Amino acid sequence: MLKIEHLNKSFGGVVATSDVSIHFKTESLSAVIGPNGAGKTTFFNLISGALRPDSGRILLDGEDIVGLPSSEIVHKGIGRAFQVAKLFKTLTVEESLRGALMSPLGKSSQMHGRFPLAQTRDRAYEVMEQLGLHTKADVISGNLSHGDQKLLDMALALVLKPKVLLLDEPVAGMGPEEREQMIQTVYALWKKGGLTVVLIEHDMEIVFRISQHIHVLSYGKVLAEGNAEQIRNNPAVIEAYLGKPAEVHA
Ligand SMILES: Nc1ncnc2c1ncn2[C@@H]1O[C@H](COP(=O)(O)OP(=O)(O)OP(=O)(O)O)[C@@H](O)[C@H]1O
Repeated sequence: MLKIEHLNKSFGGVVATSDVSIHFKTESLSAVIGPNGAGKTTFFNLISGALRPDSGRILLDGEDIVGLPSSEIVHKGIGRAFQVAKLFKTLTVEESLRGALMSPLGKSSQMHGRFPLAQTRDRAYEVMEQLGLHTKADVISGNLSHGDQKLLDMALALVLKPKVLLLDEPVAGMGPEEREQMIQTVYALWKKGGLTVVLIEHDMEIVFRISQHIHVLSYGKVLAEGNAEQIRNNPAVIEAYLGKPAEVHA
């Protein structure tokens, strides 16, 4: 499905991604973890086409997507939600979603009103219902709570029916209740099938609870890979990131 091969990216003298090879299997739920500055966000920027790698391949269903503009990568089926939600703050939730649908569909020539196509409305409502945003369809995005803004950011990626969903710190800045709700939402989305989910997350309780596969980055390299049990007990990961076992559960 999504196969990363020998990916490299440097910023001047800073090596942010160093020979990273990771295979995300179809319909898997994986986490990418690691200390601050380990290269996690750069990794997502490379996959989504926001940055171009210095070398390496990014294969989506066998096709190398390196060098494609990010809009085309979205078309190919890679959706992304951001650490800080990127929203059209003056549009309502429904308008935002229909706007996102209009641009890749290239239907602007058929526009009579703002977002007139019935199909965009149906799809927008489908996703709003999936994420529990349907009661807020008419709320201006900038007025949503922090948690709902993060949900809308995810909805903007989902509305285009991606094959792969990249989530950069989905619970960042949330209180305990919002966090739990978000994680249940992500898990339910994935459980429904049809979606390969990759998340960057610092909250280890969440990572260990929901991820099938965990990839640990450190100084731009893959330090370790495995399931929760393997990662929790990996001496190199404990040393570089988790701290002593007792601290993991603190
Ligand atoms: N556009 C850029 N220009 C220069 N250096 C950059 C750029 N983006 C990232 N870096 C550097 O690359 C390294 C990896 O950064 P990155 O943001 O990918 O790490 P991260 O694991 O996502 O960190 P965090 O957990 O703090 O979000 C860091 O040393 C960072 O300073």
